Amino acid sequence: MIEASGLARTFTGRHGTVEAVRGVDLRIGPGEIVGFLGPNGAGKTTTLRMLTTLLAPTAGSATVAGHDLRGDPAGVRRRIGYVAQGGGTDPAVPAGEELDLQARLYGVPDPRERITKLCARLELEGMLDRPAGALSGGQRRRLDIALGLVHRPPLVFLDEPTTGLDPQSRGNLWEHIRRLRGEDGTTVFLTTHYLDEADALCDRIFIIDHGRIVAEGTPAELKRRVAGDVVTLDLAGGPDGAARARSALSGHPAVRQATVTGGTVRLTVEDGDQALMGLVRALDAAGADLVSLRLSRPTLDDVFFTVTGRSLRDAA
Ligand SMILES: Nc1ncnc2c1ncn2[C@@H]1O[C@H](COP(=O)(O)OP(=O)(O)OP(=O)(O)O)[C@@H](O)[C@H]1O
Repeated sequence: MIEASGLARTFTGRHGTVEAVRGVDLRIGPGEIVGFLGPNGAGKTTTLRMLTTLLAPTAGSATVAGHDLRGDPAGVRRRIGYVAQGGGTDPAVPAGEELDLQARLYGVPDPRERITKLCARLELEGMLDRPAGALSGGQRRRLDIALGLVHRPPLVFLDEPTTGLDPQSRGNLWEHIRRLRGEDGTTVFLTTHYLDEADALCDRIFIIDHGRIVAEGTPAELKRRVAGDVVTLDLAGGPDGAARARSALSGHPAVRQATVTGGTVRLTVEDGDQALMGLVRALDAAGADLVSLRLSRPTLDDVFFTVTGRSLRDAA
């Protein structure tokens, strides 16, 4: 559904040159929900705008929904839906009118039937007479998505679909996105800087940082392949105690990475369950004063930390 090779975009302005996207390769199959995850300024929106023909790449090539991005941008546009950050609805215009206009713009053959079905699917029945500005945040996002889907595109791009929504509306929107894929087989490409969103919703994730893809896989694969398990140790004696513990453990065969923050050591280890006793013995032998110890399965934040050396929350 998407095949991109070396896609890149450089911006040149008065303040110099910004390499926003530095060569992105993507292969995305039909019916996948794919998340493009990264901190602010990583290049997510720029990639999305290239894939949706809104911005010309400075290098690379791509086929999107069966059409060549550079050779046939109109063909790409007919076959995709695009829901921009914050949407594009006029707050004064009734939701039904927006949908009707969009359907006519795309020459949808059965506009009324299509709109009725979409509204049922996205729980927008009874909202069509209301101006978009009078809808709740969640309803408005669902209207934006309905607008992006009116012409039955097999591929839809959602730019940060849940930014600004409360936790309940976010969860509700995830349900709707899953259902769209389930019922219509729509391929969904979304950007997010929420790790939990990517984890809960996406079949596959690309992590982008400084314009490059730094990791790719299913959430489970990424957590397994990149991060191992996480062991967190709190030590008496503050940073000095933690530094001593780290040097006692850094040569241990199971330890892949060890970082100190204050009096805490964060270890990435292979097979945490198995390694734990050995780690405690090594700490004992070094005379480290252990206060507490936690073993956890990695989160996507741990993955991001492992591949970039910093936390996604700090980076954002
Ligand atoms: N039109 C532009 N002119 C100059 N620089 C730009 C332009 N658009 C984006 N950039 C720069 O390119 C980089 C990538 O921006 P982009 O908007 O793609 O990031 P992002 O990952 O979508 O971030 P966010 O999560 O904040 O939306 C940033 O450094 C940004 O400042």
